[in-house]
Amino acid sequence: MGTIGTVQSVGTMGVRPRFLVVMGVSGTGKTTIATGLATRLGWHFQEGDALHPQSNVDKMSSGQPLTDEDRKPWLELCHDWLSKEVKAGHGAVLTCSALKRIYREQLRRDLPVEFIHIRVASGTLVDRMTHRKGHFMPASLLPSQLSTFEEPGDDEPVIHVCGEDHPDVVLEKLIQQFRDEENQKELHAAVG
Ligand SMILES: Nc1ncnc2c1ncn2[C@@H]1O[C@H](COP(=O)(O)OP(=O)(O)O)[C@@H](O)[C@H]1O
Ligand SMILES: O=C(O)[C@H](O)[C@@H](O)[C@H](O)[C@H](O)COP(=O)(O)O
Repeated sequence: MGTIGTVQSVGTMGVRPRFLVVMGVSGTGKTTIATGLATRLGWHFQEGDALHPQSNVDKMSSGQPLTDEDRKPWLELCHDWLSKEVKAGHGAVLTCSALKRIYREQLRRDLPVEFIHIRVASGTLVDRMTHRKGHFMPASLLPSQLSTFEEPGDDEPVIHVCGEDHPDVVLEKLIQQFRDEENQKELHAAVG
């Protein structure tokens, strides 16, 4: 499991270590899916919200959206965490809204990072954010989250999942996809 020298061995549940950012606007289920993946695969987990400077948390708590400038140092801390995990060679999962392409470019700069994008209808998001307890993010910021969001392009390393499904279903599908990719790679290697 993990790394043997610089060679990455097949790890927990037949899945090689990957370095994932679970992304999407507030309320899509990033924390739910990322913790589920980290638990099932034995990978490291970091909650991106915990890396925000207090000034960002205060701003969002008071109902004001963040600007590019506000997000820059936060994204750099997220990148630092990913960089450390890539060096360690252990599978790792970070939650981060990663709303714009430039943010995603900053996150994966020089790193083999992939994104898991959770898609959820806006009506569901309102419901989830209104009912979620003990979180600083107000539902009133949802419109700005949705208008800031840039859908990842086909040229970005992204897997889209349906966040309307039960989390167990999303996790099963993702882990199966990872396994299928491993099998495909092994088949190609065997065929030459
Ligand atoms: N697939 C899902 N189906 C139903 N409820 C969900 C699902 N994923 C998350 N939730 C619920 O929605 C709320 C937001 O989820 P959370 O994981 O905190 O999202 P995010 O980290 O993207 O803000 C939480 O109350 C969570 O329990
Ligand atoms: O870039 C941003 O505007 C924030 O990161 C935002 O997208 C994020 O959603 C909040 O930090 C709330 O946290 P949750 O996404 O966990 O609700």
